[in-house]
Amino acid sequence: MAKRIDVSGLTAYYGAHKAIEDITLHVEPQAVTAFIGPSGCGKSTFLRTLNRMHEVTPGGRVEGKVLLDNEDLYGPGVDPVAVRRTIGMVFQRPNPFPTMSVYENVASGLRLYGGRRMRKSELDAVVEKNLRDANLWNEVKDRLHKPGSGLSGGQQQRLCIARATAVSPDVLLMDEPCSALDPISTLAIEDLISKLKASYTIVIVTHNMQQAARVSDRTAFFNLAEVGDPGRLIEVDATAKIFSNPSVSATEDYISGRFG
Ligand SMILES: Nc1ncnc2c1ncn2[C@@H]1O[C@H](COP(=O)(O)OP(=O)(O)OP(=O)(O)O)[C@@H](O)[C@H]1O
Repeated sequence: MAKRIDVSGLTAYYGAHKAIEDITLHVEPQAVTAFIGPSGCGKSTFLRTLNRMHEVTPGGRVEGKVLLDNEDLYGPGVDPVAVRRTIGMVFQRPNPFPTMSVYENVASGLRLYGGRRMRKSELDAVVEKNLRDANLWNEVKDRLHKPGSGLSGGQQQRLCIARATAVSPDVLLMDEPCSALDPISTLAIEDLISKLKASYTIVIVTHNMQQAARVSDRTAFFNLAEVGDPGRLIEVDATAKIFSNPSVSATEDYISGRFG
């Protein structure tokens, strides 16, 4: 079930280095929110604070609050592994488990986390549903038991999306999911994102302005004053507004290609 994310006063560090500062942002459910901004402004860092992946990096530390439908993800007693199951992630480079088949890749999270063992017929149905939802079923139905790493890059990325959705997350975080793909595969992923937003809350980091304009409902622009300074949220609004009439001149300069 898609859930709302409310971030308030979030600051994140790598050791002594403050990477992002004082970010307050609401992410709507059943919508796509794009994070844009120049390199190093902290888009990926911020994304990883939303599912507690940031703290996996040595020295990674967070101050502030992240609420998922009012549940404090950094509250005492919250299990970060459970958070990462609820808030799934898709990375820049497709990363199917290389030794696993297409089928096993999709089923892997269910086997790893499943409280009870699923029957084979149940597992088959979940794998098929998620491959269909990822617009991949027709391409792989005859090679389910071949290695996932044998698929094309675009197919591998859709496989990773099927793997992420198989565990029924509330949110999907995508960190430049198309940057390693050709234009046709990119469009396939964008179509998929538009379809998946009916069921999930989606956040996508992208360097591609056209992509942000095509796929997102809301856009958040991040920036940093100088190299090495922490990144900050400059503004967030409906994507149509950000791209036609942003409130802050730095946003306009960035989207019109004057810097970054
Ligand atoms: N593992 C790390 N250890 C130390 N510092 C890091 C690490 N990862 C990122 N940083 C620093 O944190 C800041 C934000 O980086 P981040 O990768 O989040 O920015 P970004 O906006 O996603 O950049 P890009 O668009 O180039 O991917 C930068 O100053 C970066 O050097």
